[in-house]
Amino acid sequence: MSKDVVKVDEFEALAKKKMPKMAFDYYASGAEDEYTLQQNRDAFSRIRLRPRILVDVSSVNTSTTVLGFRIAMPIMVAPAALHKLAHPEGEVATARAVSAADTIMILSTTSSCSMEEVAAAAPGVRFFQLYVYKDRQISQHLVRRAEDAGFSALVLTVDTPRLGRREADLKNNFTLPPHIANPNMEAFVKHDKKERNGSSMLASWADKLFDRSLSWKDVKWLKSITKLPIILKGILNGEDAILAVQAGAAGIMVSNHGARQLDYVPPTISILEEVVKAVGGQVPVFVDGGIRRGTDVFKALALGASGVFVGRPSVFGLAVDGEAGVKKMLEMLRDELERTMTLMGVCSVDQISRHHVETEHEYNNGCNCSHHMHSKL
Ligand SMILES: Cc1cc2nc3c(=O)[nH]c(=O)nc-3n(C[C@H](O)[C@H](O)[C@H](O)COP(=O)(O)O)c2cc1C
Ligand SMILES: CCCCC(=O)C(=O)O
Repeated sequence: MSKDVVKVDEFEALAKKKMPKMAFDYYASGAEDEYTLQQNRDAFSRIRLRPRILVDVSSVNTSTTVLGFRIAMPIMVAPAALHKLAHPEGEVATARAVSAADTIMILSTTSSCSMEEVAAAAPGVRFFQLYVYKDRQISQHLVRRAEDAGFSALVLTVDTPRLGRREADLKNNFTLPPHIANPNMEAFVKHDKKERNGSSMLASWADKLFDRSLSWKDVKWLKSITKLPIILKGILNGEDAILAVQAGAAGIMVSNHGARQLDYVPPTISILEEVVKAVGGQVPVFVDGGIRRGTDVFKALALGASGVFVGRPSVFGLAVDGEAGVKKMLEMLRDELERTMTLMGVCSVDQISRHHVETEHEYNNGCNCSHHMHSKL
């Protein structure tokens, strides 16, 4: 149970005790050497906070607006495949918890509950994450269903022409347990064990279905078949961020897919500012990867993010205590953000600024940039 949990990170160890090894490893692991997985966390610990004092913080408000939707906090739930590996109620339980926390959930294409079930689970704003298949009719149909089910935006994942090499899944010979469905994938692949070539079941399904030819022109194609705003998820530098804006993206998610795709890419928080500067306020920039603390959320906002997403904490919370676990995880992050804001001397999310953080470069070398007054003495 999650009653005694005091910080988000604790859910992982508890989930490990509860979950079958194959499922836990699939959730927890990253690509290859897991360098980026470690860095996603470490990079946050290298950023320091610069609190301001004697500000009246008797009233602190964590609410914000994302794509025009008012939500209770700038903390949202990233798309993750197969929530039923964590809990029998799967994405339906997650959706209820996210709804209760008054924030936004992105449902994965590779969910274990159907999007209609999730839409019916609870009120609330939800986005649909899209993997584009070679067979565009399938993708077009998924988009139509998402629209009909009331999803408010599409999140196009652009870092996955094929799955990264997750060696834990190879060792475990990852296979979907027979009682868990993956409705948007398994209907379109043949169950032929011989074709797996030693890869995990999901990697082999991705090989069969995902369209590796996906390119900028396809963002235009997607825009031509839907009126929903499109967020591009998986951008890792300023150049691609500029192209994304030019292609008509309504938002950008700086993401390395929780370090599950290409190892040795930078931790997301270290490149957020580059992307924010390139975009120049034309569209909101979001970030995910390694966010486990209210201070992490604060740092991301100070570096220009309009909001953050959490991946593993949601599925680990779900594994530990179902809907209540996800709710507790989100409450803890919100409470930590509120306390951080209070101790930092800011009363609302829009008051969080670049002045409130310093990067390793800044505190090691002194900083003569305009947003900090200190120099090295
Ligand atoms: C188990 C798992 C499954 C995931 N499935 C998807 C997916 O289906 N689509 C997608 O775009 N991202 C997927 N992601 C990546 C997340 O959306 C997100 O980018 C990442 O988990 C953020 O890092 P964090 O786990 O450190 O918070 C998945 C991540 C995990 C851990
Ligand atoms: C083919 C399923 C992909 C799910 C995913 O994106 C992940 O495991 O990171």
